[in-house]
Amino acid sequence: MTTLSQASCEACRIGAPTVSETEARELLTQIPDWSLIEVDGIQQLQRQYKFKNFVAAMAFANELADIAEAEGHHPGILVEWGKATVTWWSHSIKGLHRNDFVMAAKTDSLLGK
Ligand SMILES: C[C@H](O)[C@H](O)[C@H]1CNC2=NC(N)=NC(=O)C2=N1
Repeated sequence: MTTLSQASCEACRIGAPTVSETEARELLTQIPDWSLIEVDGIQQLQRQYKFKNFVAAMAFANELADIAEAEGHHPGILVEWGKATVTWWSHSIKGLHRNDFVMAAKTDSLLGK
């Protein structure tokens, strides 16, 4: 089985289906540190990472920006002193696509966890 973190994002156009509840639960088992949240009726994946200071959190955010650009899929990132909160969802379909799970796994891989 290809691990999520090694997969690439596939084209996700307006009208593509969001992942089913069953599929979301199955994919979540591969990224157990992420939470499924709902914001304004939109399902999202969220995880908070801890760092030693603001600069380290910013460096992580910049590395994440690079992989987001490479994949053409972009997260919400909130950088604060000693932490970064990352949120993934697919704007084009107002919900979760498999791409979001792939990107969450890649985000974990940045830190080797
Ligand atoms: C034109 C461009 O590829 C799209 O707007 C991309 C950019 N990055 C994106 N990122 C996310 N998270 N969702 C999207 O729907 C999305 N769309």
